[in-house]
Amino acid sequence: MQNREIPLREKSVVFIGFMGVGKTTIGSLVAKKLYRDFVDVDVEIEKEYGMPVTEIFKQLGENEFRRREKELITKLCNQRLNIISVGGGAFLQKEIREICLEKCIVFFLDLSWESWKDRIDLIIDSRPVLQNRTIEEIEELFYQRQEIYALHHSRLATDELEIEEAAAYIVDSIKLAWDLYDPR
Ligand SMILES: Nc1ncnc2c1ncn2[C@@H]1O[C@H](COP(=O)(O)OP(=O)(O)O)[C@@H](O)[C@H]1O
Ligand SMILES: O=C(O)C1=C[C@@H](OP(=O)(O)O)[C@@H](O)[C@H](O)C1
Ligand SMILES: [Mg+2]
Repeated sequence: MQNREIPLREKSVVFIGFMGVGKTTIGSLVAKKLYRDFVDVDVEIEKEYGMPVTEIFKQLGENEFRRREKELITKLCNQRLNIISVGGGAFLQKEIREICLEKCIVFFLDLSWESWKDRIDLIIDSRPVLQNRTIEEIEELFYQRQEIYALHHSRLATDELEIEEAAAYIVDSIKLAWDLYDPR
């Protein structure tokens, strides 16, 4: 039977983690450093519908967003060489978790709740899931979600890291994995 497994060096890299941890920012920098295409799933969905995620949630509903998110991630995971940032809720869907873990290198960006709280003003207006929730409710969601992010191949604690430092660390770690497990 033909071996259909994607060679490690060609696998796409997927960034996961809670809203605001830096998946989009750090992911796009990693893509630049590796000379690969960067795909942010939220941005793709926004382009398709011609409106921001907050409006998609309002006008079409979260279910429609989740349906399209799953379709798009499935398509991207079946390609090679992409650097992909998925939304923080994507891993709630079992099919998405499974295909990402099977076909890609999944990187969890791990920020503590203490550090996350300092970033809330930067993201609150553009994240519909955070709106109309108290800080206690957001904290509960943050910890609930950590369970699903525990499914990953590699993790980086980013509390003490600038964006550039985090991206450099991830690139080094990916290159090390290539050399160790897929030597040329
Ligand atoms: N390591 C970091 N240090 C400081 N600020 C960061 C860091 N990573 C991301 N940010 C900032 O946090 C905000 C959310 O980042 P973003 O990449 O949109 O997160 P996500 O895609 O995970 O929701 C942005 O304003 C970004 O500049
Ligand atoms: O966690 C979530 O449920 C969501 C996270 C967002 O992406 P970021 O994680 O990039 O903020 C975006 O997909 C949407 O607002 C829903
Ligand atoms: Mg993002």
